[in-house]
Amino acid sequence: MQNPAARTPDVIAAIATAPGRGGIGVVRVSGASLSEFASALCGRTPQPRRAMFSAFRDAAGAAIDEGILLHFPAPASFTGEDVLELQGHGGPVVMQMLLARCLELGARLAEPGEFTRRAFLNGKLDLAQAESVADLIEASTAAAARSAVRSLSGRFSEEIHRIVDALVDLRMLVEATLDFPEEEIEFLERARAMPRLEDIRARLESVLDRARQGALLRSGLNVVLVGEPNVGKSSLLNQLAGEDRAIVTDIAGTTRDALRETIQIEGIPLHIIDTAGLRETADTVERIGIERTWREIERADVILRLVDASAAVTDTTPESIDARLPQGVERITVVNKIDLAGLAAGRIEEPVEPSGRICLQVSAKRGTGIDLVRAELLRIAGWHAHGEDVILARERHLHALRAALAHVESAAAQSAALELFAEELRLAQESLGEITGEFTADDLLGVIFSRFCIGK
Ligand SMILES: Nc1nc2c(c(=O)[nH]1)N(C=O)[C@@H](CNc1ccc(C(=O)N[C@@H](CCC(=O)O)C(=O)O)cc1)CN2
Ligand SMILES: Nc1nc2c(ncn2[C@@H]2O[C@H](COP(=O)(O)OP(=O)(O)OP(=O)(O)O)[C@@H](O)[C@H]2O)c(=O)[nH]1
Ligand SMILES: [Mg+2]
Repeated sequence: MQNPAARTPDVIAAIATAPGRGGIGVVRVSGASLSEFASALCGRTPQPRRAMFSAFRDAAGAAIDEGILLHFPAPASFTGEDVLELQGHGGPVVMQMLLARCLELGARLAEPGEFTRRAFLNGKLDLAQAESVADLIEASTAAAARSAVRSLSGRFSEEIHRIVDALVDLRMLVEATLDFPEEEIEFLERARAMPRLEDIRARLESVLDRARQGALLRSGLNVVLVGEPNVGKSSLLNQLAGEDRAIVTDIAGTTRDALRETIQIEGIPLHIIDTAGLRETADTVERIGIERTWREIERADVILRLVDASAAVTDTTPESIDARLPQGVERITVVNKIDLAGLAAGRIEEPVEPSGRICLQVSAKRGTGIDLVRAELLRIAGWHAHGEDVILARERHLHALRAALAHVESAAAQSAALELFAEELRLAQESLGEITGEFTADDLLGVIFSRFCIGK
């Protein structure tokens, strides 16, 4: 895919390293021939792809910094264009001065993701790989990072391409058969069209399953701790986090504002949210806290509903809270303070309606039964580790995979009407093409790349 603008690209520049102070900072420049740009900056022309130690000079010839200049002539660069890297000292002021000098030499400030966008438009990366660049930078666990780097190296894209190839083969076969209607059925039977379709379906299903696991790795789950004041929500957060993050006292109404702490279990990020205990109150601050609790509940993937095993009566009757909790959100009842009630840690399936709900008996203070909570969260997450096979998918990829699968399934149901059969195969192929960027609208590209950081 060749963008007309990519043939005579304007020169873009940005600070590529993170804001703040660091040992080294990098300003990256990309565009059409940059040799003159380099000699205006350094007073001499660097050899291609050779580190050159040099002063970086302002218009008057005074040194702004001294550092390493790298020139990657097109097309052998990250973007596929001429690229210059100014590797200087990593202070915010000196980086700004180097960037300003580049703008003075004719570059303009790069938009977020514009380097990677150019790499995509110049065919250096496909869309799934470009997205994995951002996912790698944003990965919040090592497992997510490993998965992103596998996509970056093209593993996900290759798998999609192989399925597309199989679809194309089958389409060619069916379309050839369309010209000989009287032989249709026998022809398809001899070509084993249906088993081949089934093979494609099974492969899509496997990719979708591993992509769902990856989506989990990428964004994690929101787990909200809910209950009356003093039942031990903050104590449980501290146990799960492994450190004293939330204030714990025996005063009901200690937690006022929702507190969010990300932990990981087997590489899955879990955003644990401790909230203000729910009760009727005249205290203005506490009431606002309770409103926030309800807002967090709306965003929950999992609700951990805490109750106090030792409490005979509570300020709010449990029913009034439970009745307001959203249906259709996973919920675990956590019976806390078993040490006071003389109960043992354990996992029980609640006999009461709604049936099958899980009840965990723990002591957040003593740390007993916390492993049960972790195991239950992992079970709810639906995590069945595929290890190296997990695909760090985005919602966009899941959507395309589901669409492709749906088309393949309707093709299977259309085997008597060959034209419809062929059409469904074509639509499946088109859906898969959206993943790698073969069929992607410009406005979607805008959305994808604008979420990158500047300099990427
Ligand atoms: N200094 C520096 N480090 C960096 C980057 C960078 O741009 N600069 N990267 C930026 O994201 C990542 C590495 N990605 C890169 C991808 C391709 C090429 C490149 O020059 N490709 C050429 C030549 C390939 C080759 O020699 O084998 C090409 O594809 O033609 C460079 C960096 C991470 N580290
Ligand atoms: N014996 C015992 N005490 C506990 C247990 N869990 C919490 N507590 C105590 O119960 C009191 C309240 O605990 P918190 O964790 O602050 O309760 P909370 O639900 O966050 O309370 P609010 O923030 O007021 O809504 C503290 O004194 C804790 O030490 C437990 O398992 N056993
Ligand atoms: Mg609390």
